[in-house]
Amino acid sequence: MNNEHYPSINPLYDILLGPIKMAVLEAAFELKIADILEQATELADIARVLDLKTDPAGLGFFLDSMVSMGFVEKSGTQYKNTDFGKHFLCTPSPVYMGGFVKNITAMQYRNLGSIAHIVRNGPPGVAPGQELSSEVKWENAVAHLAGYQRAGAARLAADLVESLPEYATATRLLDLGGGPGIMGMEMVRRHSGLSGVLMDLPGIIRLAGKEVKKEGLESRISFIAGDYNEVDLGEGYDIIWASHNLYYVKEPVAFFRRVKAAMTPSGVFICIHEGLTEERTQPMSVVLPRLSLALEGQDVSFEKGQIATFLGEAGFERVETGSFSLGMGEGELVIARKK
Ligand SMILES: C[S@@+](CC[C@H](N)C(=O)[O-])C[C@H]1O[C@@H](n2cnc3c(N)ncnc32)[C@H](O)[C@@H]1O
Repeated sequence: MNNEHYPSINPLYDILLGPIKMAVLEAAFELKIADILEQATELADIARVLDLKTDPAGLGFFLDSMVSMGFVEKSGTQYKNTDFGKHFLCTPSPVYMGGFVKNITAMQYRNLGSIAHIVRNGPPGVAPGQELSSEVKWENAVAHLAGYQRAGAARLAADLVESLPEYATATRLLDLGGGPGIMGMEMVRRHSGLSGVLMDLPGIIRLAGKEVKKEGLESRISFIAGDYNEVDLGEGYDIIWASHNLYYVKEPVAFFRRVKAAMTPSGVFICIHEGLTEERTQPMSVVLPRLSLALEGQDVSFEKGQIATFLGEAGFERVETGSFSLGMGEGELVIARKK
């Protein structure tokens, strides 16, 4: 053995774990294991519900893997859902994540088997309806986005907005490009004097109406349907919220001038996007999930400071930035005031 000191091999072990975790999660969704564990907890009974064609040895190994990932608890031959499993893996749960994971993986994994080929030969092209700017793409994602927002992002977003000094006296809020609108609705629900406007593409607004009904907030939420590059954004907003959605703005400075004009003089614009650093190589939690899209020519990520610069150029006098995550990768928080 030579005396060379090598760097730690630990990153390799982490990398090797990724696909195994994903395969266990996908099998859990496919077998609806969490649903079964709500009716049966003994290994033999779980095997019976699954109508296995073999002995339950493989089922045991699989359940043990779910235990190792924190989805299931084990005691002897008994298995039961953890809190995580019960909420996110059971199909009747309002925050069931099966559809969301499928939707996200379809986007984030689709070119991973052909990275070398794409690097050599160029982008493969984007299938119709898969363009990030397409209405159909977002229509298909609304239900899954609702799950993601309900599962925690809406609470985090509302906590943040609630901490603004303007919140207590605000009467009108715009959830700009809000998708199903659960975030804006949570902000409105917490403040009896606040009414909300949900703005998004027409197809998304059609579907979001159902979410507003589900939340029982029809009387306090109104809608603007259209492309934010063209549609009248309305006026008199004390708070405008925008998260992970300003990628399709065509002329940013002109757009933020329109946003500014839609606000009251003491209004506040607050947004969260990724904010890449170090020559677009960090944070890894943003760069890697977006690789597949970037390889097919859909590299839409903002760099840190980019949105703040546009806001300054659009005439916002006070622009502050910080870090904030809504749960899916690190984010840059930007808060802009007219004066
Ligand atoms: C990634 S989702 C973000 C939704 C929500 N703000 C969130 O953080 O969960 C992007 C949203 O931007 C909307 N969007 C895309 N292009 C748009 C446009 N030109 N005008 C208005 N909304 C648009 C999509 O319909 C979708 O709801």
